Amino acid sequence: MIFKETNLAGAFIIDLERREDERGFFARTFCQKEFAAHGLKPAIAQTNVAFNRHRGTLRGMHFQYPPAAETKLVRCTRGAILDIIVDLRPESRTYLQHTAVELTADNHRALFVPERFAHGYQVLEDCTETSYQVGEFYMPAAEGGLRYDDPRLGLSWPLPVTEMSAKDRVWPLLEEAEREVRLRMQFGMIGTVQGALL
Ligand SMILES: Cc1cn([C@H]2C[C@H](O)[C@@H](COP(=O)(O)OP(=O)(O)O[C@H]3O[C@@H](C)C(=O)[C@@H](O)[C@H]3O)O2)c(=O)[nH]c1=O
Repeated sequence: MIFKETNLAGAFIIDLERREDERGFFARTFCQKEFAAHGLKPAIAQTNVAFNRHRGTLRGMHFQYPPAAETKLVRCTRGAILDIIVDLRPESRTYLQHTAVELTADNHRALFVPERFAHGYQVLEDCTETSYQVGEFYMPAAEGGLRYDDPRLGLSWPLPVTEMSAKDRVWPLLEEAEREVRLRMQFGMIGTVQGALL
C-alpha cells in the first residue's frame, strides 16, 4: 500500500500497490503491521457497506464522540464519491479544516479517517456502493453530526443534493453545537476501548 498523509495530521490517502499479471492485478487493502508502522490504529470492529441509488445522494457529516470515537477506512467499490472529512480535534492546529478526496471503483483509493473527525460523502454516479472498516462499534448514544452545508465548515459539494436522510437534514450548525463538540472531543480524558464505555 502507498500511504500519503493529507493536510490533516493522521488522515491518509491509501493507494494500492498493484502486482499486475495477465489476469489483472493483486493488491493488499489492509495490513495491521503496515497501518501500525504509519502510526494508524489498525483496529476493525465492524465493516459496513452502503448502497446509493442516485447520483447526488449525500450522507454526513457524522462522528461518534469519545470513548466511542471511530477510525474509518473508506473506499468506493462501485461508482464514485467525493468524500470529505473535517478535523474536530480541539487541540489540533487544523481544527475545523477539511480535506476532500475522490474515491472511485476505478481508482481503488481509500481514505483513512482518524478518530474525532466528521465524515461525509456525496455520490457522483447512480448505483454507487461504499465499503468501510470502522475501528469502534456502532453506538447510537455516542453519535453526533454537523450539517453538510454549515457555513462555518465551508464544504463544497460538486452536485445538487438529491437524497439525504431526515437525520442529516437537522444536525445542528456549529454555531449552536461547538461548545458541546469541543468539550466532548477533548483528547486524553477518556481512552477508547472497543465496546466498553469507560
Ligand atoms: C452507521 C450504522 C447504522 N446502523 C443503522 C441505523 C439506521 O437504522 C440505518 C442507517 O443508518 P444511518 O442513516 O446512520 O446510515 P449512514 O447515513 O450511511 O451513516 C454512515 O454515514 C457515513 C457518512 C459514515 O461516516 C458512517 O460512519 C455512518 O455514520 O442503519 C447500524 O445498524 N449500524 C451502523 O454502524
